[in-house]
Amino acid sequence: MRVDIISIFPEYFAPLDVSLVGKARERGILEIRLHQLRDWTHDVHKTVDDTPYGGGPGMVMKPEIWGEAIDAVIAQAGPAASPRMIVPTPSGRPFTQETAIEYAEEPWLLFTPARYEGIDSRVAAEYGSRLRVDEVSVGDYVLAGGEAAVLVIVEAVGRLLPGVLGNARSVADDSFAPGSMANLLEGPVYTKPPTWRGREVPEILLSGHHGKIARWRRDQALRRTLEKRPELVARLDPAGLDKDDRKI
Ligand SMILES: COc1cc(COC(=O)c2cn[nH]c2)cc(-c2cccnc2)c1
Repeated sequence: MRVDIISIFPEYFAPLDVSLVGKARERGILEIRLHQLRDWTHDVHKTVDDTPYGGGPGMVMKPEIWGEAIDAVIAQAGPAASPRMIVPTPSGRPFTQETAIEYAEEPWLLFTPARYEGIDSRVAAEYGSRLRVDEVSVGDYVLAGGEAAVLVIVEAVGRLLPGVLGNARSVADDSFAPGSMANLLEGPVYTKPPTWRGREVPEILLSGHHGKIARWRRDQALRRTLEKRPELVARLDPAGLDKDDRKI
């Protein structure tokens, strides 16, 4: 997978050199190219923003700069003809595990994180006619820029790429992966020592009864989901079947 990120703060993406994503890059599973948006400005101050038409607070990012930057990146087309363009924004559709799975299938992603009050809306319109342009939200709050959202999305997608997670960990076990634990929150997890500061590990987990352990884990996941995210339980199929129609 190829990932291009255009930003006025490319240094924000240093964390993508470490851990899982960093190793995936070293192994050639993921290729990430960073671009400084200001490289496409033509004034001495390298201006990327201006006051909003219609008045109002803050500044808006200028369309010309983004247009030249995106054109330049798209022109570097490799095996994939064109990228899927992703714009993190509070007004986007929610980014979920389903979105991450969808993006993990893409050969080329182009991220355009905005600063200020956002990017002139003509940019999404201009590229929406040529590329798939997704405006996605990573949460119902306002960030100072989309860079942190890009880090979240790249990590959520990167860990799904084949070969990134070790064999010990399959994404099929994820909270939100399709299957019997689909749409449930993670239950409690434990490891050695069996007693820590007088606190024991639930006996069932030491029993070796895998069927009982699986039922206990699902019960704990249901309890935690009911307590913290009841709306997710409402989405479970009342017939008790998960979405692949396998008996839970
Ligand atoms: C592209 O337009 C943007 C992008 C961002 C940065 O992304 C997020 O905040 C975000 C992404 N998922 N969840 C939050 C911020 C604004 C913005 C809006 C109003 C006032 N101030 C800033 C507009």
